[in-house]
Amino acid sequence: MADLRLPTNPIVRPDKDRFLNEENPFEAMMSRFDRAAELLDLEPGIYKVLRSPEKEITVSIPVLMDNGEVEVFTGIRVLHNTSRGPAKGGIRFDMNVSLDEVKALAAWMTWKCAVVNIPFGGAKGGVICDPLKMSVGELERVTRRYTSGIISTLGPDSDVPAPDVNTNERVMAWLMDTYSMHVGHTVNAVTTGKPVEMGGSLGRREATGRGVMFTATQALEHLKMDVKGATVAVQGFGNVGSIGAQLLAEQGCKVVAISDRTGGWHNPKGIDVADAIAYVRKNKTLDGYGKGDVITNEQLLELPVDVLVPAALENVITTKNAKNIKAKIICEGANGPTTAAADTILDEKGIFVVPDILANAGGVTVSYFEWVQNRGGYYWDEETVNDRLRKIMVESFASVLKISQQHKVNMRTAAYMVAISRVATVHRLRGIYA
Ligand SMILES: NC(=O)C1=CN([C@@H]2O[C@H](COP(=O)(O)OP(=O)(O)OC[C@H]3O[C@@H](n4cnc5c(N)ncnc54)[C@H](O)[C@@H]3O)[C@@H](O)[C@H]2O)C=CC1
Ligand SMILES: O=C(O)CCC(=O)C(=O)O
Repeated sequence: MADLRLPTNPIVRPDKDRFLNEENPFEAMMSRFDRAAELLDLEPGIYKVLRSPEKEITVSIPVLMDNGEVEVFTGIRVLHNTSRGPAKGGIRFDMNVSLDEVKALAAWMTWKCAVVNIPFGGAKGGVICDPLKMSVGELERVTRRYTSGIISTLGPDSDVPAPDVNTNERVMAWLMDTYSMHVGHTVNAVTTGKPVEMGGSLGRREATGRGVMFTATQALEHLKMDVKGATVAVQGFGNVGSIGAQLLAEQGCKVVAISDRTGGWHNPKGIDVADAIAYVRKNKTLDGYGKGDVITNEQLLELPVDVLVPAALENVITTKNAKNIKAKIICEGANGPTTAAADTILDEKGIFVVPDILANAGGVTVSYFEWVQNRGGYYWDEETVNDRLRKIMVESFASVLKISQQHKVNMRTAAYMVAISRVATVHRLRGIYA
């Protein structure tokens, strides 16, 4: 393929600088974008447009805490690209939230929505806070004030949030209520991942884990490995990790290790995932679970398993540990669990990676179904949701695999190529680049 025509006034840093900060998620996203853009011979104009987020909002969130003192939190919302439709992407509450992280996560949403070909652009939001140390009342006040702070971007036609790390259906209900109060009437399509009672879709809670299950089983079948009895290790036991583990176990896989922020458990005979979920429901974390040997999160990543599912946070597979990874397949439930520099090491080891923008796209796909149901005012049964999700995930896996084989690139580069070419096509058609 021809070389990328570099922009005359490049924002891009040359490749030699690319990994100066391996753990900067925005750089990780950009280096994958650059590689795919080069292979696609992307025009300089569109290349420049797609490198820059459309909008970055930072707000101060003053909140009266239960102890009578005022705390001021920082909230961020970034819209990366809206050429294909309203911006879509979750909101996380976490102490590690930063502008660079949210920018990367927003761009990943653009690519993710394009990989599964749903009519959304990409966004992400976050509030720098520790929700585990906050009361329900404090969380509600943070959510409502954050929503008010970013109200100008929100709307069913402009920017539609969803849950992410440490946020859930209840947070989405507060967000939807705050937005509705601002506009003077109920607008349930302003967010997805809501409680089912107020317009949430059946199957949304399970959708990301279900997508992980579909793509992991597609990968096993592609590599001619048996799904039944395939060994699985899952890092992160929240929405994505616990449900992904449960659904893989239901397919006959043997989940041999699980973990959360408190550490992990390893049992070569297999972990009863439903039992572990019940334990976490009661005790909040896996701390003290006890059914297996204690392992660290780092040890879990290096277990000799068929499928490794990182489903917690970014940057857990890096140049420091990639050479020790023994899994045959990595199915990325989390966003950005592998650094860009580690990709090369995994490739050299012949590990088949189902990249985040494909593997965890089940969540946003059912968010799209939820938005469609809210706007149509007609609700689908769970079987319909799950069937439509399966069709999209299986077809998306196949189209990424096809590009990977045609261009002799790994699945991650192929997924970026599929996504970038879809977004670029819309830019060309709309004439933004003209
Ligand atoms: N919830 C969703 O629908 C989607 C989530 N994702 C991504 O999946 C990942 C997990 O998200 P959720 O399951 O929604 O979050 P969650 O808040 O429900 O669960 C996060 C889990 O990760 C664990 N964790 C936190 N820090 C950890 C650490 N340092 N080491 C090991 N485990 C740690 C927590 O204890 C918890 O078990 C994130 O990267 C998120 O962006 C991606 C697509 C959709
Ligand atoms: O469901 C959504 O709209 C987005 C979920 C999300 O934040 C993600 O896929 O990373």
